Amino acid sequence: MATTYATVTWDQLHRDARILAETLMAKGPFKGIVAVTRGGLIPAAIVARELDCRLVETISVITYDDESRGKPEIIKDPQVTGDGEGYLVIDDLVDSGVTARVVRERLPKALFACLYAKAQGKPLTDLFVVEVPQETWVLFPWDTAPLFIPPLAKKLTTGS
Ligand SMILES: O=P(O)(O)OC[C@H]1O[C@H](OP(=O)(O)OP(=O)(O)O)[C@H](O)[C@@H]1O
Repeated sequence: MATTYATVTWDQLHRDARILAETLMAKGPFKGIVAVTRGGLIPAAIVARELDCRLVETISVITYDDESRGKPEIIKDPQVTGDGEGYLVIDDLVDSGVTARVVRERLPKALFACLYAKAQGKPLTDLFVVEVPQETWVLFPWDTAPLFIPPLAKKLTTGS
C-alpha cells in the first residue's frame, strides 16, 4: 500500500497537546512527567506548562538497525520515578507500539499518554488525541520546513 503523509504544523501540535493536557487535568496531579525522547520532548514541555508540573524526566529507547535488529534498548533510564507510580509518560506517537511496550515494562504504574496513535500502537497507550491510519507517515514540525513551490502557470509555460 502506498504511504500517505499527514503534516502536523506547530499550531496543530500545540493545540493537540493542550487538548491532551485538558484531559490529563482530571487524571492528576502527577509527581512528574517522563518525556520519551526525542519526539515526546516538546509535547511533554507543553503538557508540563499546562499542568504546572516542574519535574520533567526523560527516557530514551532505541532500536538498533544492526545485528541486534528489532531488540529495543533503554539507553537513558529515568532517575526518580521508581515503578512510575504517580508519574505521567508523554510521547508524540505510538506506531508499532514497540517503544511504548518497553517504556511500560520499565514504568508499569505510570499513565502513558501521547498525541497521535496508530491502530497497532493504540492498545499500548492509556490516552491519545488523534488516531492516524497505520500506513500514514506523520510529518512532525521539527522534521519539516516550508518549501517554495512554483505557480502552476509558471510550470505550464516552462514545461518543467
Ligand atoms: O510505536 P513505535 O513503532 O515504537 O514508534 C513510536 C516511536 O517512534 C518515534 O520515535 P523514534 O524512534 O523515531 O525516535 P525519535 O523520537 O528520537 O525521533 C516516536 O517518537 C515514538 O517514540
